[in-house]
Amino acid sequence: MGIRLGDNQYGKAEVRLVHVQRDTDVHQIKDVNVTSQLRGDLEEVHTVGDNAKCLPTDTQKNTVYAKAREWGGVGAIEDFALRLARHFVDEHEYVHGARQEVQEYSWDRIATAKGPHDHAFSRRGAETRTTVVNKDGDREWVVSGFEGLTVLKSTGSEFHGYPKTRYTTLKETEDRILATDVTARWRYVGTDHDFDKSYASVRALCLEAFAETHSLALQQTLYAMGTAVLEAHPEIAEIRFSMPNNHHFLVDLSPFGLDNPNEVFFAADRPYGKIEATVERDDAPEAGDAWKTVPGFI
Ligand SMILES: O=c1[nH]c(=O)c2[nH]c(=O)[nH]c2[nH]1
Repeated sequence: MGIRLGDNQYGKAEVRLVHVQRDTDVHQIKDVNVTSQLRGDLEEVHTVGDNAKCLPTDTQKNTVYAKAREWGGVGAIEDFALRLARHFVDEHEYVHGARQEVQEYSWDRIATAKGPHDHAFSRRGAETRTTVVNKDGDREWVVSGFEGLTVLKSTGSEFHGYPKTRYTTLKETEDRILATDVTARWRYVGTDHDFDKSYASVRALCLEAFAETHSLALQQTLYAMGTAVLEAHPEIAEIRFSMPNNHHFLVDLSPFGLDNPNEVFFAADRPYGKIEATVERDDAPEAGDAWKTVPGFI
């Protein structure tokens, strides 16, 4: 019985790349997910483990990041995919074919009172508005909120001054990407409100505070968002947030002879920081059963 290798391809899946174009104060961001796969002289790597014609998947990943820098950005994802495919096939004689899949996540500039923000963005898509109403006898509570409001600042965020232990490796930074998916839930005082109006305003205030706060910690940004909401909304007693710190790591391009002036980032999906807090009025009426059964964070 003869056995042979059939069709095959290999590469690095889901290379998460965020490119920040920052040649002016008005930044442009491009957020993509690249899956690179190659075909070629791959008989021996499968049959005898000879890697002489196996361009490592790690190299394919590095190429994606390096090319984003060398080419001054990503551009149209079709052009990026075509250029990557041509690079892999044209520059390596043992690579005969390439499949480059690119998904792009779309971001809008956050609208502030002063107009579209220079470097703060919100992601189009997956947000949901929520409410949990509890009634016990005559008492009623309304807790409303939203989930999945994904926002990103390409500058205006620092993190330093934290304690260092022998396990600390994190570098202090005065310019990093700050990105999170905001889950917020707020407790209304009473039940007779224009809920649509409150929701729209709370959402806008959270976006504005995220954009306008020069952040020294995500915790500070969270608190600024809550403060803005409580100052403008006497009908809200407290607001609770759960916000992941969606880390974006600067890619070290120096092995390829390239600098990286805060332009090319690896967007990690896990682990992530998880920042949670309640911002409340000190004279708020007691919560009673408002939070009972509300799926939970602090
Ligand atoms: O805004 C931040 N808050 C933290 O508590 C923290 N911890 C960390 O490693 N990075 C950050 N960033």
